[in-house]
Amino acid sequence: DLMSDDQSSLPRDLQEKYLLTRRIGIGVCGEVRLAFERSTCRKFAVKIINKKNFQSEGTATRNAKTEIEILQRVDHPCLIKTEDFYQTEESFYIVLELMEGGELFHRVKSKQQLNESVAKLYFYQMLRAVQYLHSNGIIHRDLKPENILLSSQDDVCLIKVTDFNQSRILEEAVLMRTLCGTPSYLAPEVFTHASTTGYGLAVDAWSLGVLLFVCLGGYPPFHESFGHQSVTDQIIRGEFTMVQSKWKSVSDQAKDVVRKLLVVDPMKRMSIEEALQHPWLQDQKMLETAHRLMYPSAEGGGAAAAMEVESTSGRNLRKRGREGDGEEQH
Ligand SMILES: c1ccc2c(c1)[nH]c1[nH]cn[n+]12
Repeated sequence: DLMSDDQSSLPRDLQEKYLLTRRIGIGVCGEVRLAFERSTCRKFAVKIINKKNFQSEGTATRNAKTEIEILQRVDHPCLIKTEDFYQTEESFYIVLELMEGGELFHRVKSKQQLNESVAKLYFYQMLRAVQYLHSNGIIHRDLKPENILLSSQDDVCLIKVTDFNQSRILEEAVLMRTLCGTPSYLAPEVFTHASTTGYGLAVDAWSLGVLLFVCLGGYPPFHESFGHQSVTDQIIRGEFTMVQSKWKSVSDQAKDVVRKLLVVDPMKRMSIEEALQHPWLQDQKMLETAHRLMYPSAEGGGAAAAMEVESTSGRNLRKRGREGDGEEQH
């Protein structure tokens, strides 16, 4: 269980390959420990997901399985890579690359608020990570400071998004099949936004707005300590306050990005693509730094090579049956 330190409950093959040491992170679904690969002494993070922590056996296994299959499929510089995977009766063990800078949550907390250029560098990388997930038909759905990890203690560092267990692979195939059948029994919302992928993707844009607000302001936009309304009511009404003491030093363009993401109507909310085109992010110095961090192997030529990589990796849109890839539509 979580508190015991005995290594005996670990899978033998995990034990043989890695030495697990101190706990470096704790989450709702388990803990993260620092591990050393015995053969190379390379450091890793081992995430231990306790199966019985979940209310019903079903969701536990399904969630963790979804997380693991997603972790193994995605490949982007700003997404956590999975090195290895083991399981026992009671737990899953996911070996992940170690992020020495820990969680964004603790960085913002210790600095009160991030300076704008650092917040912009991190936010740009989060946008690219989420753009990549969306182009692969994945909605994260649980973006929060605890799920954004930093590669080093320096302000200028790579960030990576983690915790996919809330992700839902867009069941487009299911929707397609539904629409092929007789429509007469289908409810109206099946045809409106509520069930199409467009609506779903917008939830991540909202969360990125909350993340940016926290990085720039040093406090959350919606919180039970603000006024008489419940957090849910504040969110449903999209009511937040940028207190002067914290926001006077933040540029109008940065505030504009936050305001356009924290829009209640998902159809009116700024999309990830639009956010990437926002004036606040057309900052050559930040873009060069970000691309140097994301694509260190790109030779000195830098810009051209990085742009080249960006155009391919960022938009590896999934083959969609709709455009007819010769598939029989029956
Ligand atoms: C602190 C908490 C969690 C962490 C971490 C440092 N490094 C890393 N890599 C994957 N998860 N994770």
